[in-house]
Amino acid sequence: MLKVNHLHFAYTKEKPTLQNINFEVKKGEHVAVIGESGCGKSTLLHLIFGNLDLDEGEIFWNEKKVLGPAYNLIPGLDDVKLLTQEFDLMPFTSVEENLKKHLSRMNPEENEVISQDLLKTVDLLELATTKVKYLSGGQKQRVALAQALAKKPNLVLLDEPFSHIDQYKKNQLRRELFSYLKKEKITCLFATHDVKDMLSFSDKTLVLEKGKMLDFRTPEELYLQPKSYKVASLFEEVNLISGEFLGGNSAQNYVVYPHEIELNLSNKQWEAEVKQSYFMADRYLISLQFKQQILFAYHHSKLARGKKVSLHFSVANLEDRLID
Ligand SMILES: Nc1ncnc2c1ncn2[C@@H]1O[C@H](COP(=O)(O)OP(=O)(O)OP(=O)(O)O)[C@@H](O)[C@H]1O
Repeated sequence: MLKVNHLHFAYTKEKPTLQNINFEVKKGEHVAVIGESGCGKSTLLHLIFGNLDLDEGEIFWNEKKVLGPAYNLIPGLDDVKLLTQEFDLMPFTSVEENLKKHLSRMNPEENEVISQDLLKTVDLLELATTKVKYLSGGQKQRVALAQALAKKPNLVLLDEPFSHIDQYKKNQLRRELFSYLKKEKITCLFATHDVKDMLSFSDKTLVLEKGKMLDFRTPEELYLQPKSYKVASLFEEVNLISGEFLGGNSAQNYVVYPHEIELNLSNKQWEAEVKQSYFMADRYLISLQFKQQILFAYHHSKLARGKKVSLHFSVANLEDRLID
């Protein structure tokens, strides 16, 4: 189990980088760390690895206290691997050799099995004998991912592991990688900007904002019962609507997702005016002027700018969407 207790850290005295971070991750769980650029995701992973010294608080990995460079000459724990955004690869040797460098020399037959399994996971079997210098950025990132897993760590810390990987490859790679980690019961924390990484592949998600913890729950809980507008807006364009229009408390505001606003072209209960239609492949995202605010709703077809529509709000559990 990973335990992070009351963690505080600052690079400079003027500005705290991370403040009062508390969370626990059980063996084999996958946790996404999400938040805007500069919110402290990479710093948190480096602190957990032991690359930096905490100002306050403690980190425990399986009851062992993680010590920073002030107390530990060689940072890092034996069974923990950190994959940073810079890949440490040998350009003049092959993909396979880069990987085998990280495996023990004692057991060549077992190494062969592990190496093939990992190359399959990151879809590099075809490039196994290619020198790394001939690979694209995304291919190099996949070699680095395989390397990080070579020694079967118990905890992997992945800093934006798909940042160089194109959308086509990313979907398959995510499925393969996270199912490999589950199969091997490897605990994983991964920093990401991409909500799709967190939706389907995290057991829990840690949301950071300007170095503070906004939330730490399952993606379903974050989506269905968001505690703040900020957390709800991680997922998509979201609306904050007064209870006056929803049958709720008129002094309160509620989160309403675009698919929960039906556009009716005849009934005129809550009238709004179409501002713009955005093509979204299987539907259109429609921006609307409603009273003094802009709302977002989905519709199956494009609507002309200036068209008057009426809104029907259909939120299943309004109380779950109440925002303080
Ligand atoms: N070595 C450093 N010295 C001083 N400040 C730093 C250092 N590294 C990062 N910072 C600052 O700390 C804050 C957090 O940076 P960090 O890289 O952890 O954020 P992040 O959420 O990972 O960002 P990104 O998503 O862009 O990678 C930022 O304001 C950054 O400028």
